[in-house]
Amino acid sequence: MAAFSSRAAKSLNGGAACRATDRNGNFLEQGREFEGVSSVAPRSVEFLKSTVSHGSNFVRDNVGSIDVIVGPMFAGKTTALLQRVRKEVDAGRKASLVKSDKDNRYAVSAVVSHDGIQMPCVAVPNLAKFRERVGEEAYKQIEVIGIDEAQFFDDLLEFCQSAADVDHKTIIVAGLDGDFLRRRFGFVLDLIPLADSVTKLHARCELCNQPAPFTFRKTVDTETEVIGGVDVYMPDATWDSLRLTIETTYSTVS
Ligand SMILES: Nc1ncnc2c1ncn2[C@@H]1O[C@H](COP(=O)(O)OP(=O)(O)O)[C@@H](O)[C@H]1O
Ligand SMILES: Cc1cn([C@H]2C[C@H](O)[C@@H](COP(=O)(O)O)O2)c(=O)[nH]c1=O
Repeated sequence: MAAFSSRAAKSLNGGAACRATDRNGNFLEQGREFEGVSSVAPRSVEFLKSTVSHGSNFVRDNVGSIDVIVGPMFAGKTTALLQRVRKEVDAGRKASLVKSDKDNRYAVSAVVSHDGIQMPCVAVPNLAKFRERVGEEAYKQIEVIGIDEAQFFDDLLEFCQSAADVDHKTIIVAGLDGDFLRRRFGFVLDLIPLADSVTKLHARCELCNQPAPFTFRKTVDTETEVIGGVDVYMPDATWDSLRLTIETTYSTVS
């Protein structure tokens, strides 16, 4: 069914509700399908023309956005997040960083990459607390919010949706898509249908030097959340080494 997201609709119509049109600009009946690629509505074309190419992203005026950066540990998610936030600040936008207070390996009030690059942040148990902590007035002024360790936030979805769609902020999210058993981790994957862009980064496998999309846990801990760095984890290129660990760890399971 032809449909526009509320954000796209706002961008087309200056905030008013928007209906899809056919190739002649006539409003479509609800439930009528687009016939194919060639039947792109003129107003959709206008919308596409009104977007501004910005690297690999499209940046729209006066609407919020959600960009998601995922990958295993050591893939450069935090580095990419910090670079993106720095770019926004350099462009004159007011930005703020937030991370989960569960992970304070390198610093309590800074987002720090494995290479030591860092920027100050607010560390909170959930994202509602971020808003509370910075205060409503300051929150209103913030245009860009960078979220690190997103897998640890239970209210990730509600916060991002509201901040982007209602408050029109630019949200950049970095987090693990999967845990050490390649299971979905927290609510990061649930953001994908809401996201303007999704980037999966790879680390470098320490065993075979190939691009590594997964994270290998070197200890026998079985709970999902175990805070750690190179002492506990390493990037993993193949499911084979993970399978080996599982067989060793869960050897009681036949
Ligand atoms: N096996 C590895 N593969 C890739 N990068 C690694 C590895 N081990 C350490 N690093 C370092 O980690 C950096 C990425 O750190 P960071 O941005 O904090 O990653 P992430 O947030 O994805 O865990 C790389 O630039 C690299 O210097
Ligand atoms: C795979 C995996 C990771 N964690 C923890 C370990 C670290 O504290 C963070 C990830 O940090 P990074 O910035 O991505 O390097 O998450 C976990 O708790 N459970 C896991 O399965």
